[in-house]
Amino acid sequence: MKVGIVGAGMVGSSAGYALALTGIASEIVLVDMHEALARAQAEDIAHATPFHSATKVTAGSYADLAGSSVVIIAAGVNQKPGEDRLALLERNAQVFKQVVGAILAVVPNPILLIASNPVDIMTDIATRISGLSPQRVIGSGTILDTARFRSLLGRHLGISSQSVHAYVLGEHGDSEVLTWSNARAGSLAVSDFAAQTGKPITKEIRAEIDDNVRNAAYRIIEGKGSTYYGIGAGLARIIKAIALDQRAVLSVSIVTPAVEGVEHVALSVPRVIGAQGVMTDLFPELDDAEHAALKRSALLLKEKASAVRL
Ligand SMILES: NC(=O)C1=CN([C@@H]2O[C@H](COP(=O)(O)OP(=O)(O)OC[C@H]3O[C@@H](n4cnc5c(N)ncnc54)[C@H](O)[C@@H]3O)[C@@H](O)[C@H]2O)C=CC1
Ligand SMILES: CC(=O)C(=O)O
Repeated sequence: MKVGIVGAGMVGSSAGYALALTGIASEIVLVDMHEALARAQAEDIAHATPFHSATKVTAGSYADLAGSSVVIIAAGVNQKPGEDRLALLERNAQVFKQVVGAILAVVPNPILLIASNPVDIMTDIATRISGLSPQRVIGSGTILDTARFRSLLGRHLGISSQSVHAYVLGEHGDSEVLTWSNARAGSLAVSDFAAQTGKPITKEIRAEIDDNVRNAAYRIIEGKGSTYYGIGAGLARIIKAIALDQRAVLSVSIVTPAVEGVEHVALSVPRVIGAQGVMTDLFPELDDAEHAALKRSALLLKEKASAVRL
């Protein structure tokens, strides 16, 4: 499978690096308005492949995206310390007006994988501009927040994060919803697992995990300017599900017919992902507080997305 990446900054290059190490893509092409940056990133990533894979990694122009099955869009501005994701909307909407059309001119029916923030609204915008079916315009959404949640729960419980099944829903952003009520460790509810293993999830632990998930990006940006390894691995994971037609359940964002009564809104719920993109949307059982929080998140995103004129 050939994969294009538009935006060869920290997120785009990290996705390229993570993907190149898996060996799943036969070819990766990096495109950026700063051509020298794209060339340098491609060369650097290519030097990692002899250790792990046969993926060909190059830089090019939009024309070189021809034949890509998936194109990641990680172009645009990122957050400065203290800035929230929604503050990027106007600037990145302008970027998408150029980039989405330029991709489609060469690759008429790609799966677009959106990373630029605010990712849910950028997914809505990319869906509207491209005219592609929503199942083929996938925002990374809360795949990263879900990974953060699982990582912290696994650490608290003393088990592998891969044995934790817990999802963050809604916005990839401040209104996101950690769904504690259906979180499981192995086949047990996390509260039962915690009680049996003597690692209770007290109110304080729960608040600490919530804060660490919700505010992870702010802390990392404060410390090193931007976040990229986590999302790079998350984007590679989504591409693996597509390339291998895995029908994997991942929390990603697409324009969804209705969520908590809010129509045509892009946000994350768990979804089945295979070769053609999103196959099925899943709506987990939630408690009343989670339903209400998801509705608030959906309303916020709908309002912000509706205000963007294209
Ligand atoms: N979805 C998620 O979970 C995450 C999303 N992000 C978002 O990803 C985006 C990229 O972040 P970084 O890579 O850290 O930023 P960066 O500044 O390192 O890279 C952005 C790249 O986009 C390029 N670019 C800008 N306008 C362009 C255009 N019109 N055409 C082609 N290339 C263009 C720039 O030249 C730059 O190389 C940001 O919006 C950031 O907020 C970051 C981390 C996680
Ligand atoms: C920057 C960002 O969206 C994140 O790390 O969650």
